Amino acid sequence: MNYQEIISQELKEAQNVLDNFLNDPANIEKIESAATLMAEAINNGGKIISCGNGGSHCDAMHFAEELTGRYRDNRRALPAIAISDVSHISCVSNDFGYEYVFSRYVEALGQPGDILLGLSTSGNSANIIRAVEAAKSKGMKVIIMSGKDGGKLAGMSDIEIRVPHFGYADRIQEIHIKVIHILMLLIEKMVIA
Ligand SMILES: O=C(CO)[C@@H](O)[C@H](O)[C@H](O)[C@H](O)COP(=O)(O)O
Ligand SMILES: [Zn+2]
Repeated sequence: MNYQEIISQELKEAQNVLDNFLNDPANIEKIESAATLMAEAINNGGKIISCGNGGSHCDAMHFAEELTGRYRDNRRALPAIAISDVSHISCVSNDFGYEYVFSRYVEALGQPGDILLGLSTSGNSANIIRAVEAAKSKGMKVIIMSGKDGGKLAGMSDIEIRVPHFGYADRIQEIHIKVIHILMLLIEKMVIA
């Protein structure tokens, strides 16, 4: 296969994954519910803590910066933080284990009424599972973005937005970032200015 065929095939696969996701009306409802939950938390004085590994770590940061910074237009700063402090991550992974890097942070900063947004394409990352458990014990609501069959995270959250693609993680992440941008658009409409 030549390079141009590879490019076309990659774009077609991405299009198919998006079509499959779009064609399940439950996904549209879940995105609306997730935006509503997040906006309510912010309107009640809460914040959103996001986390993920690898590319999903970047997505967690992308989500948080568009709330604290800006998305399309100027508006007030909104409270969100991605768990990305390298000194915290190096300490906790060194002293307790990598599976505690997110849960320890949730234990430190999570408050009742806050929301945890966890991203895992496999649904099986132990540190996200621990973070969900910590968030629940803190009285937080949990929103998960996952893929495949949802993995071990299936059924653990208040809302799970799942991309049922069983190939590589990148195709799942591509839908996650689209969902993140739609959440941003909706949250901006729902929060008190
Ligand atoms: O970005 C990619 C692949 O597209 C990778 O860095 C990927 O995020 C990493 O392998 C992660 O560790 C996978 O974790 P998860 O999505 O299964 O929770
Ligand atoms: Zn963006």
